[in-house]
Amino acid sequence: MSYRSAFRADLFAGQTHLVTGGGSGIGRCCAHELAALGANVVLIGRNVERLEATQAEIIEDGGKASFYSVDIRQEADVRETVAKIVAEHGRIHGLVNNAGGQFPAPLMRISKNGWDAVVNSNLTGGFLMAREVLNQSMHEHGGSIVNIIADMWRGMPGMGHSGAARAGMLSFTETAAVEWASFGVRVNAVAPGFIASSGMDRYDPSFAEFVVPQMRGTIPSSRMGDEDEVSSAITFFLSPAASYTTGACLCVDGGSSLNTKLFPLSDHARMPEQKAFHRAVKPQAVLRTLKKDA
Ligand SMILES: CCCCCCCCC/C=C/C(=O)SCCNC(=O)CCNC(=O)[C@H](O)C(C)(C)COP(=O)(O)OP(=O)(O)OC[C@H]1O[C@@H](n2cnc3c(N)ncnc32)[C@H](O)[C@@H]1OP(=O)(O)O
Ligand SMILES: NC(=O)C1=CN([C@@H]2O[C@H](COP(=O)(O)OP(=O)(O)OC[C@H]3O[C@@H](n4cnc5c(N)ncnc54)[C@H](OP(=O)(O)O)[C@@H]3O)[C@@H](O)[C@H]2O)C=CC1
Repeated sequence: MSYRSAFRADLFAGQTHLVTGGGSGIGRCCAHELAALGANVVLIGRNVERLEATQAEIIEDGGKASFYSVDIRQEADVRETVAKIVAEHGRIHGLVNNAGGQFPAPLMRISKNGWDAVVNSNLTGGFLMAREVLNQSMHEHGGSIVNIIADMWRGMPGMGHSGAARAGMLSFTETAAVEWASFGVRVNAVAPGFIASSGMDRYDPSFAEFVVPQMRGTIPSSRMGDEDEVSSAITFFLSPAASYTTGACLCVDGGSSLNTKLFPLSDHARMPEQKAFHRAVKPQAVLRTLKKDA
């Protein structure tokens, strides 16, 4: 098994975990980590080639994986897919609600369709997945649900549709945590900051050129995060290490959500020795052991 997780190897042996958006980026990385920890991983996404490729990588590494091509915004398809998974694999132990995304645009330029596309992807789709997994499996046996949101704590200028949806997802996380606790189901959220995932390739290079230099100055850790750093937070919530934690949100953002915009951190404000410290602080890069997306 080539994924070097910080968690013990048999943590999820005999368990079935669903990862939406498992064909790329953070979801793909998380699928590798869960499979390396013994889980039977079910990947969900729209693009069959990406799902197939991730499944093949996991199987090649000695893990167990299958996939379903489904748009999480389509209620009937979600219901039917979860039914098939339960019929094929039995109990569902974990759901990682990771699928989502958005396009950069100021609020005044977002069409109703554009707003709906993003809100349905990042809020409604996650709700549908969680509701079906709860109703068709977890209400009988318990389980753990992890919702991936974003750094939207003081709005999400330039991506307001996504910020609204992610804030909604946090509220959904809190409500579901309370309503479903009596079923033994825990519901938590992970809020990534700027993660150097393959998802970033979806943005126009001219946008990246404009955003990245500004962004770097606002992250106290002085670097973007890596996919494996989000994956390990998800794994923590899925694991028994979080057995008394529900309705919580863990920020994986290098401190960016705490940074004040009044005195933004910038390179010229740092001492040389601080720069050296920040370069050295990243631990082992687990993902470098994986094949990169084409
Ligand atoms: C590197 C550093 C960066 C740094 C940037 C900082 C990053 C902040 C942190 C977050 C990082 C990430 O999430 S990284 C992950 C990124 N990954 C993704 O975004 C992948 C998933 N994205 C998507 O699938 C799409 O973007 C999404 C819109 C959500 C769903 O697409 P759909 O196929 O459903 O949408 P469509 O049918 O094509 O279009 C529906 C409507 O949306 C509008 N629309 C779609 N794309 C549009 C666009 N680019 N600009 C305007 N409008 C758009 C269309 O015009 C339609 O409206 P009408 O024309 O009116 O009909
Ligand atoms: N990278 C970052 O800095 C940050 C990322 N996030 C969020 O983390 C999550 C993972 O992002 P990341 O890995 O970076 O980016 P990716 O674009 O690689 O991942 C998004 C995944 O979601 C899937 N997806 C999107 N819409 C749907 C849908 N309607 N139905 C089913 N699957 C869908 C995509 O697959 P397919 O196209 O095949 O359907 C894709 O695999 C996303 O929700 C993202 O917005 C949040 C904050 C920061």
